[in-house]
Amino acid sequence: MSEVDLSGEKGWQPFDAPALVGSSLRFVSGDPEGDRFRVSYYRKPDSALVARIWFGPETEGPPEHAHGGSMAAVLDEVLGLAAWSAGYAIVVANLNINFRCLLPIMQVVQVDTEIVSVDGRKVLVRGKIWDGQEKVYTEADCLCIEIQAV
Ligand SMILES: CCCCCCCCCCCCCC(=O)SCCNC(=O)CCNC(=O)[C@H](O)C(C)(C)COP(=O)(O)OP(=O)(O)OC[C@H]1O[C@@H](n2cnc3c(N)ncnc32)[C@H](O)[C@@H]1OP(=O)(O)O
Repeated sequence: MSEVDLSGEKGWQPFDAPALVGSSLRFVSGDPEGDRFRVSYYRKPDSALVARIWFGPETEGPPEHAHGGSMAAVLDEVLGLAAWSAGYAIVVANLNINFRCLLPIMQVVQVDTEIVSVDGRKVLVRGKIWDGQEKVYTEADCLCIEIQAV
């Protein structure tokens, strides 16, 4: 497979997810040379977690486009990780996704995240998969619940 450029923008700091949550987090981001997903995580200057993600050939659903479940898996990991990176030890309780446009595979896209609210143990994270310019493929609200960290 040709080289995939997952580099971030100026001012983004690389973010080491396994250093925070451990090496169990492999389903989406665990195979950096693989044909499914390739992922790099960063923090923006405002500390929001952001990901650059390549959807490889093994994420295909509709011909030449990403399977909805592949986008759901990405959002589950990235939005859950956004809560962890903000200091909340959580699991995802509810993930509400709107698929807006078919996402072509074999290209790098961006996942932006935002902590919208914190209410007791409930942390609401919002995110989107988009091209980083204007085209939004998928949007999601992710309700995370704080647990005892294991
Ligand atoms: C284990 C972690 C290891 C670390 C791994 C690092 C990974 C990092 C990356 C992460 C990426 C990977 C991420 C993953 O893939 S995590 C894996 C996918 N997620 C799961 O498998 C979670 C399974 N569910 C549970 O374990 C329990 O149901 C939890 C813990 C979530 C809540 O059960 P618990 O008995 O503890 O709490 P509670 O029931 O009293 O609820 C508490 C409050 O929350 C509200 N509520 C609950 N559910 C919902 C709902 N669906 N919609 C709306 N509201 C909901 C509820 O009304 C209440 O509100 P209030 O009445 O107080 O107002």
